Amino acid sequence: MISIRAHLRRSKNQVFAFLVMAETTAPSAFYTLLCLVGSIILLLKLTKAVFSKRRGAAGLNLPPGPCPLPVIGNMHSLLGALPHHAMRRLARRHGAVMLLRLGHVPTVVVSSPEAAREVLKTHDAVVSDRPLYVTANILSYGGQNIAFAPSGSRQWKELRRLCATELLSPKRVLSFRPIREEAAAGLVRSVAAAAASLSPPSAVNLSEMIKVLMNDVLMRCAVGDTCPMREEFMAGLDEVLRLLAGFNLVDLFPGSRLARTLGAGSLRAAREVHERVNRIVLAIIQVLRESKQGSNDDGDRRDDILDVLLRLQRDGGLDTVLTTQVVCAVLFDVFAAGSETTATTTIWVMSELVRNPAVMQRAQSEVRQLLQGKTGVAEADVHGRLPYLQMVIKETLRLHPPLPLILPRSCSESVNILGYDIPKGTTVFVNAWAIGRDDKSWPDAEEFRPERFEDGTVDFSGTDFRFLPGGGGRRMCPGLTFGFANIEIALASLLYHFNWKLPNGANPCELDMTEAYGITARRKTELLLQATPFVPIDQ
Ligand code: HEM
Repeated sequence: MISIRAHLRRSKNQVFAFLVMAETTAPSAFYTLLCLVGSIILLLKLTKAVFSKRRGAAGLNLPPGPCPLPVIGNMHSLLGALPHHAMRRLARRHGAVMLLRLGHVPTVVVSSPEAAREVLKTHDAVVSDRPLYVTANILSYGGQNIAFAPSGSRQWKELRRLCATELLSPKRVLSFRPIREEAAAGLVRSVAAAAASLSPPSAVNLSEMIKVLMNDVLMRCAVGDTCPMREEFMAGLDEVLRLLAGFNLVDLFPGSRLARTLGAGSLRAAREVHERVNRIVLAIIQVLRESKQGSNDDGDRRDDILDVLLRLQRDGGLDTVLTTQVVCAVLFDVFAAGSETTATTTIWVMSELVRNPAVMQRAQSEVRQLLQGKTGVAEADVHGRLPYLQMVIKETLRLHPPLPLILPRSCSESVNILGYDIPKGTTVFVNAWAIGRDDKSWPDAEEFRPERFEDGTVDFSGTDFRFLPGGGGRRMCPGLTFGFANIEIALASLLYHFNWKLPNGANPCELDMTEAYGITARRKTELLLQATPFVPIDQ
């Protein structure tokens, strides 16, 4: 009896703690909710629920998983850890296809290459929608952008075709080369200036500089050099990513009016940030239209992504109507999906290199031998000619995929995965982070060893289900080539021009590698490193 009471007490505490995590934007509503949920839980016969067995309705063979609590389901099982960490811990106990209930949302988590293959290949057609939670609905223009549009819709198919043939095609990515080169040179100058201004030599905030670089590249490739309200826009995007991380009350209890009332704060925040970001995107479009009206001579100006979208809007030729709202939604996709993922990856690469001096040395020798005698880094000199650096990037993506749970999928029909019935409407997460760290696929999985990619058989194409940084199937990331190009030149420049170490003679092993909570797994702390110039900079 004592242990049941203790269990109840623990469960209640977990419920409260979960709610703290779930609702941070409406404090007064949140306290009301605490009392309400506490009472509900006490009224419900918890003991029965806690110890009840999972049963499949209508004789379904549902995947195994931890017992859900009333109201919150398994949210308490995710407490105290990042979701992808907690899900790996649970999957080790319950299996590679595991059922959770997050609030009211039935959720399946897959955590092995075999199960991922089922989701991303065998049943790709059925598991390729995104769950359009209330928050995501607001932030994705009502599911009109690429990342959230239903996979059966003509619009999504046309937008994906457009990505492949126009917006993110290899030719377009190549045309952005001068932007990347200029931005990478700017990064090198910023590091050099910051390092020179610090006396005695101290640390530069490399995280911040890399974020600025990737924002700059994405911004210029997407809309050209003129972006009104750039700072405000970037702050808005950060807020969007925070809100999209999920676990808002309204998303966890989609049918509940109570949750809607209590979660009104976060919904308001989502609407407000969406309007703010959208206003800026509209202003950018306006500036571009006016600049085009002002001159009828584009000269040899390179087309940015917005140019292409506006041309298609004007001339047609798509099997869907490209309204201004859809143009805004696509631009939003490019910024939101492109900047954070590439910055996060680059920062993790530098973190791993500093922690692994032998790898750093090999990567630097490769770049320095290739560019010997040059005063700057030109993409034409390095592209495809730095095989070890490519392995380093892959190894980093294996250990630190920026989207550790890729992006959630949703079943448009019931489906059977490795013998388990997954009902229609279930949300599906692929734990790419856990799969990349699985000892069964990767010997010494937690070790940073780029050489494991030496034989060149594992790539990003989404066909090797042990390695899924860009997801897979029809919803796979359309921007990987673009992202990789941005990452490669930034790293080549940093490694060519500087030697790197932790400040104050700290031991490389001491570098904190903790991840922050969010839709992307970025570093929790800023990466502060001491940079010593090695190759003088081309001014
Ligand atoms: C290191 C760089 C990047 C990584 C690791 C990455 C990863 C991902 C992942 C895991 C997904 C979900 C795929 C799935 O559901 O199977 C995704 C989707 C997406 N990514 Fe990326 N991404 C990167 C860079 C970019 C860039 C640079 C862009 C564009 C500028 C971009 C645009 C998109 C879009 C539009 C989607 C949604 C696709 C859809 O739902 O149809 N990504 N990305």
